[in-house]
Amino acid sequence: MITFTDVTKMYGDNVGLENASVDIDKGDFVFLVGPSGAGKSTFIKLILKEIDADSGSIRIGDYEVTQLSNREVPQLRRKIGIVFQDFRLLPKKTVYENVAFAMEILHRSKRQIRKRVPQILSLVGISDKADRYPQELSAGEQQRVAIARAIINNPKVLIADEPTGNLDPDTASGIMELLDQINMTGTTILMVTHAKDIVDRMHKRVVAIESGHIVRDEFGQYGYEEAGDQREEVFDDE
Ligand SMILES: Nc1ncnc2c1ncn2[C@@H]1O[C@H](COP(=O)(O)OP(=O)(O)OP(=O)(O)O)[C@@H](O)[C@H]1O
Repeated sequence: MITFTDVTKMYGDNVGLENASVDIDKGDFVFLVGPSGAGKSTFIKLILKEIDADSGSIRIGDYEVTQLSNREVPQLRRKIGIVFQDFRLLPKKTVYENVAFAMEILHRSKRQIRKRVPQILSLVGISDKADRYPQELSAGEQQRVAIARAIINNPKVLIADEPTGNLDPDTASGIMELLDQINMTGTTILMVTHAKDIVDRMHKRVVAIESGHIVRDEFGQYGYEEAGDQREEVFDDE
């Protein structure tokens, strides 16, 4: 579903990603971990073709991303749902409208929208909040709306970029359960995270990047001592 083969992306002299190869199958749930500046965002931006690789091949489903013309990029992005740490909901639209909007921009019929939006709101557990505005919701509820919006058009891949970064541990657990549930319906999930406790608990595949290189790819543990805090390592070196 997502295959990187010898992908290199430089920013001038800075390494973004270097000779990175990884193969994520349909239906996989993968955590992408690594210290700040390791190349995680670069990896995601390459998938979305927000930036171009200098060399190598990137396949997402049937698309060879490196060969796509600008005109074809929207087609690629339609296959990919994205969730961010800061939710990025539209503040002047209700929960229902936020989610419906993702279908409207694909010109889905009013009938399809009226049928599908309530189904998805129910799936993510916020049916009772459909008429609220984002600022009237808790952080966890806002993330559920963002997830509803990301999956409403049945993407093949869901990218979650630190989706629990703004949530307390209990709320984060609820969001992880929801992502797991979505994954079980066949959606491939790639989640960038610094949350050691979550990674260790979920026993999913972990791809670790450091300085632009994939240094580990195995099932199991987060593998860093202090999640999201590299100061420990700096002190250790001194
Ligand atoms: N636009 C840019 N220009 C120059 N260097 C860049 C640019 N974007 C990223 N880099 C560099 O590329 C490397 C990888 O950055 P990237 O943003 O992918 O890291 P990251 O793992 O997502 O970090 P974080 O966890 O802090 O978000 C870093 O050394 C970074 O400084």
